[in-house]
Amino acid sequence: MSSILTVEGVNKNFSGLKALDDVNLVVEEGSVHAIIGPNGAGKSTFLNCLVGRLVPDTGTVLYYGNKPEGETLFGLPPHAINQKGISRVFQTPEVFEDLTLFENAMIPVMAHLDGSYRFNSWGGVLSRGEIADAAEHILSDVGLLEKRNMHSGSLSRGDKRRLELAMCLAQDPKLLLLDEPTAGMARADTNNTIDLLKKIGEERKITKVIIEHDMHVVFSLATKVSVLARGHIIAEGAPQEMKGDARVQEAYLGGAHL
Ligand SMILES: Nc1ncnc2c1ncn2[C@@H]1O[C@H](COP(=O)(O)OP(=O)(O)OP(=O)(O)O)[C@@H](O)[C@H]1O
Repeated sequence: MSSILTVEGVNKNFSGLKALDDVNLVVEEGSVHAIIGPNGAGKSTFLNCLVGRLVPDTGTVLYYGNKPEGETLFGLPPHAINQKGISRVFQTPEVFEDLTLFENAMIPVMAHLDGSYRFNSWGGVLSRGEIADAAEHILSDVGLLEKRNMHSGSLSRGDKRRLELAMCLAQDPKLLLLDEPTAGMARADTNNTIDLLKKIGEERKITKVIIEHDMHVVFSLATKVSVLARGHIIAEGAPQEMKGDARVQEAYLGGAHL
């Protein structure tokens, strides 16, 4: 398998605190790569470095989604990274609460047409009808079509996350970064989200990086697991290997069994 993302020697300090300490990671194309670790391990800092929200002190990230020789992501603003085919689903869903689900879904469809987030890009490759069809299609994919005319502010947290996922999928990403996709969900919603992510994985070839605390989600979805502790990757491998790894149990749960 080839790499879609190669991270080398990434460091990030906050006033002397080493949030990321020489992080090296290879994300293989087509994989579901989980990054786990205890609170404060540096998972969000790492994700923020990948999407341009934070600038690392040192290190490189090469993205191979568009060019066989790879291209660096560091120094690019978040929207430029997004336009390269990298989408992120946030821990707290980021949707336009005053707009309907349908309007929310149309925004990324239009943005995908001309690479911008302007509302007035009707004159792109698709007609208005085709944009509406694409928005409905993506809502249907995540099981939200029936709620298309509701305001997204009135949705449950689980449905907001589905909507945000739909908005990411509408951009046809090559790499999807999921920041705790089931945080705060009841078990039934968590299982629905697992099923949805599996379904999406079967239908579309999207590489996924998942940051997740819930081991049920990790072991249901991941093909590879990297364990971050105190800003450093301390172990990585297949989920079953990581489950029994003493270093992981010690770092992640203070010795408890995963
Ligand atoms: N903007 C910041 N300024 C100062 N310190 C920060 C900042 N962001 C994160 N940190 C610190 O960096 C370390 C790593 O934090 P980070 O949020 O990346 O961990 P995490 O693994 O995502 O934790 P959690 O699982 O609790 O979300 C922590 O000690 C945190 O307090």
